[in-house]
Amino acid sequence: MTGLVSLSGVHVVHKARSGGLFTRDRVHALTGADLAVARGETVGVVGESGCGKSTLAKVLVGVQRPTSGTVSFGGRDLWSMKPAERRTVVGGGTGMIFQDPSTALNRRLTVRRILRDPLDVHRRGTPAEREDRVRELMALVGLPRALADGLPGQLSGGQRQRVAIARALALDPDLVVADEPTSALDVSVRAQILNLLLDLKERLGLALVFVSHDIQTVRRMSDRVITMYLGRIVEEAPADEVTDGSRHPYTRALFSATPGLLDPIDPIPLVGPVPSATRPPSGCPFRTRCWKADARCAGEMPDFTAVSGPEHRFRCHHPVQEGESTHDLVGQAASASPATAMADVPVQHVPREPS
Ligand SMILES: Nc1ncnc2c1ncn2[C@@H]1O[C@H](COP(=O)(O)OP(=O)(O)OP(=O)(O)O)[C@@H](O)[C@H]1O
Repeated sequence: MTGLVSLSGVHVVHKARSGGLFTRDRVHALTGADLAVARGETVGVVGESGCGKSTLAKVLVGVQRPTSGTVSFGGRDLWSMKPAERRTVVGGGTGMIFQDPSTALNRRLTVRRILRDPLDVHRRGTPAEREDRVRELMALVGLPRALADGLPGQLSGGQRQRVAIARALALDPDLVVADEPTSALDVSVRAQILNLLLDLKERLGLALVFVSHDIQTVRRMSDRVITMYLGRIVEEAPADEVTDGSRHPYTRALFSATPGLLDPIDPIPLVGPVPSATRPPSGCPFRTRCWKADARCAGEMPDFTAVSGPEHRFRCHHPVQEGESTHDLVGQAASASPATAMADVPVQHVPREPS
């Protein structure tokens, strides 16, 4: 597999929405992200709401400019390119599928116009070739030709998402990012859309980045799973290791809390809410909810430790030990709450960004 897109030390900081016009509060949506996505692989991204999954997705497809750090496409720095070149690289090389096709598609345009639009903008082929491509795209995603003149409002939710997938594929991208592609759909059509994505990925040799709250689906769909917490990537693991072999306590806690495991277990209890992304804790961001945390965790963000080559790595001072079962961790977490573990540690926050 060859490298396609890579992030190095990427930060995305926003002005906080909640603080009013003149606020100096900043949201750390993505902090120090390093990630490489290879041609043909599926990378799943999991984490609780607000942990930066969508921000990571948007950075990967070049629609979100990082506050700092480097995004490379085929080894070239995307944000040092001239805007016209960047538009060509991003428009032609990547596609994005959003959560809700009802809002992602222009309701006034027919399916044909929606699919022709990227071909027209990027001047792909002659008008006749563009019409052929529209037909080809509809066939690729399993949409009957008769729907070409339909409006999004006349289609079912599953058909609308097929249109959105076809649009993402219009320019024959190498990378497709799907951000919660099934969460707005009826349960009955979710599996069809997931299977379609996997099938297209195989047939077209796409790299697929798949973001979802449904972490068992992410595990089944992906070659590699990225766990995010409060804007940081805290673990990357091969999908077949992530359930029982993940080493970050947070990854284990996430997977223990989802139904669908072969061997059902009690969830690892996590105390308290996710801290605010405007004032993330110092050191390891997970430490305020982690039953293993101590003063070191408050003082120092752990570097990545490799488990089995570059495919599995985590950032934790007190990782889950190899062979330790999630059952063991449930007991540990229940008997050592973070309040006990962190009793001597003053809560510090990372400094605010200058405005
Ligand atoms: N444009 C913006 N302005 C201010 N804050 C933002 C902006 N975009 C995202 N955020 C904040 O950045 C953080 C990360 O958001 P992001 O949407 O990436 O998280 P997420 O993991 O995708 O969440 P969800 O699962 O709920 O979609 C959140 O605290 C969010 O409120």
